Amino acid sequence: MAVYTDVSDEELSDFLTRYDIGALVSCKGIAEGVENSNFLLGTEAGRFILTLYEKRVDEADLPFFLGLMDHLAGRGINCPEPIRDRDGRALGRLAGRPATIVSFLDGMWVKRPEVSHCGQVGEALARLHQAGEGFAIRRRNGLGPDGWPPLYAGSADRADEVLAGLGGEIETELAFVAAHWPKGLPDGVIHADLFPDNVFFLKGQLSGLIDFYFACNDFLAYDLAICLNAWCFEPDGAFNITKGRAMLTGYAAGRPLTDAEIEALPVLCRGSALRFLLTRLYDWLMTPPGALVRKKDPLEYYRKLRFHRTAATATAYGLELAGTGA
Ligand SMILES: Nc1ncnc2c1ncn2[C@@H]1O[C@H](COP(=O)(O)OP(=O)(O)OP(=O)(O)O)[C@@H](O)[C@H]1O
Ligand SMILES: N[C@@H](CCO)C(=O)O
Repeated sequence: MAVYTDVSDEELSDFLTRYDIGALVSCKGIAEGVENSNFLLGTEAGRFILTLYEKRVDEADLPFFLGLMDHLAGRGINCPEPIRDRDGRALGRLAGRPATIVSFLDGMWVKRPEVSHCGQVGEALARLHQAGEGFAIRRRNGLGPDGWPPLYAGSADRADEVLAGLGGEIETELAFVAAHWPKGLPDGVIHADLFPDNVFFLKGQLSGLIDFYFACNDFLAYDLAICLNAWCFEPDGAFNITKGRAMLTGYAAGRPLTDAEIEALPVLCRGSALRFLLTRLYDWLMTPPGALVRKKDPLEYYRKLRFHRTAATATAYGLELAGTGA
């Protein structure tokens, strides 16, 4: 459960006096999420989300994340909007942690995404990429290819505890992506974690995007690869090409993919599967027993990685390549 920091009613009521959102009516810790402490606030003005940033979020990155949500909301993306206090500040301090209040979004995330959800996520991702243009602050992707070897170093000597031979497989994969990672693809602001639990739907229609705390500047098609991984595999581990096609078609309708992006899709998918394998592996091995965090299965991403190794071209993901008749 993701409430790491307790906040007393007194502290919270006092904090709220700095904002124009009325007095506190209710406050409930939100169990979902793993990175930060989140609370659903009820005030005289309605519902809001209070986030206390825990230590995995670098405070220096907060102006990027909060500024980005402002920028995207101003360009029609339905994402949380930081609420400013009377002095115009979106970032405050509560219970010893950096804290923000953002607008509440209606909707629910889907546990079993269907083809139509995948298509809508593709469309929304293209809109997000376009809306991100012109955002002035930059943030490098610390969880990009340069970050993977040091991340792996933190769990290398224990990887085989999770699966015999896993360490060797990861090393082979790190060498592969280092040698084949594309250069010069269109880049911009990416969400970098647009998993089903970060996308809300209302009556089957995509209604909002949340959790911008991995957002950064990177290849736009890498974000699409992250979504193919997160949305288009079945619980039995099989890639669902119909979902992949829906997502890619939805995306390309908003922002056509370049030939170089299409060619790079298999390696981008491989790299993004490796990224989530590595962060999950680290958390799996390093989270102390009894911690409140629910650990995610690293091997789910190892299995996805193995699928991507068999993908020779983007047709494996459902993209119809011009001139191939595929
Ligand atoms: N603006 C919002 N409107 C409505 N609900 C929200 C909003 N922001 C967060 N939530 C709720 O809080 C939960 C956790 O939020 P979030 O995903 O941002 O947390 P996190 O700790 O960064 O988690 P993780 O990185 O693991 O996804 C969400 O699943 C959702 O239920
Ligand atoms: N989406 C990530 C968790 C971090 O938000 C995962 O599934 O590994």
